[in-house]
Amino acid sequence: MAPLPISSIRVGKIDDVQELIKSKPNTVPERFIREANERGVLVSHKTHLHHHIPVVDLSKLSKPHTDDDFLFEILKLSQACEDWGFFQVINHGIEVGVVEDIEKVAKEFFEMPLEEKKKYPMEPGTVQGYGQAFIFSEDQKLDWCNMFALGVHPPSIRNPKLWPSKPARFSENLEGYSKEIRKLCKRLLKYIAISLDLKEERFEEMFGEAVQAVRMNYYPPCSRPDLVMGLSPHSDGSALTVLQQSKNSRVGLQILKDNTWVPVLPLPNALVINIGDTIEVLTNGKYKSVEHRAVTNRERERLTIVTFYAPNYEVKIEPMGELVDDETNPCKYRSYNHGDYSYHYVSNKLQGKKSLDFAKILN
Ligand SMILES: COC(=O)C(/C=C/C1=C(C)CCCC1(C)C)=C/O[C@H]1C=C(C)C(=O)O1
Ligand SMILES: O=C(O)CCC(=O)C(=O)O
Ligand SMILES: [Fe+2]
Repeated sequence: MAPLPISSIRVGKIDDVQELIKSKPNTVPERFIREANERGVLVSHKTHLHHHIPVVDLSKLSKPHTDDDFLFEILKLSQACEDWGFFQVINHGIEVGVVEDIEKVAKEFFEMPLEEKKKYPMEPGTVQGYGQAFIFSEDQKLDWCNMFALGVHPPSIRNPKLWPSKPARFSENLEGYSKEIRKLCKRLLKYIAISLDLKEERFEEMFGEAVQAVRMNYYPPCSRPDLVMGLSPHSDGSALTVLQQSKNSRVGLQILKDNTWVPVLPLPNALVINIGDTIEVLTNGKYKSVEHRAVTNRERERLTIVTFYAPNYEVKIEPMGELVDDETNPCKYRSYNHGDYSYHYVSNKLQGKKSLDFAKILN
């Protein structure tokens, strides 16, 4: 993935939201205030009791493939992928300590003084480091969020200068966490392949040395959550995304289902998984990436740790032959190189599912 020509990008002044609320807790600067039709209201999950994203129990998927529990859970997984594009996994086997340790250092990172965090700046037009990503002009609205993002794997996508020396155990904890999340993604891709009647190793064989990146999103409380957006609506460009919501987190993530923003209720010890654009293309639209956004609240900060898992940049992406039928299910996406899609994705602002127009065959 070639770097963007950053010198020509003018982003104007980007206020750091944590600093803003320290100095003026009741003020929301104009650049954060959304047009009326773009505002994110906090919908109580109580009004959505009938409408929760599915929960998949991974301990059932460890059973023999002939076991009823296994077959039932695979069916649940395939329905989750087809109808929702989002699900939570429980009993995923990642030790609580690993999850707690990454949360601890992420929290400590965001709590450091701004001068310390500024040692790892996200330069305009780039997606790694501390700051706000996907800002390309001076008049673009800003999200009520501070981000810290790092490429993790393969080593060639890392920028070692952006890996912080403080908090002391940051890098160690991130390495440990990323190894576990990588194993989880490989496992999930196997189950997803099975759910599609494909050979278990189909995705992994195709992906090569998969790309893995992490983004930590910190949403401070906001005095007017009704006017701002925590994170703009988007779909993820990855194959799979794994999202960890901090302990005791309020609802903040919302997904667009049947034209309604549905909140994702944080479950203890669960991880939220979503289908990214790449799986949508590979499955010829059977499993779709789903638009989602984050909203803020007045009382409490929210921290999420998000892993993007995707094929190697060299890999050619196109709908898999097994899922295309010229007569009944014609090919809906063109072929392209994943590196080119990554470049396209990171050079445009987050705007719903617009990024995928890159691949769609328009009739
Ligand atoms: C909202 O999405 C992202 O922030 C994002 C960025 C990922 C990346 C990094 C933080 C550093 C290394 C490069 C990479 C683009 C992977 C989403 O990642 C998705 C988007 C694409 C495309 C992808 O492969 O993962
Ligand atoms: O923080 C959240 O709830 C959503 C994060 C997200 O969608 C992302 O980082 O891509
Ligand atoms: Fe996302």
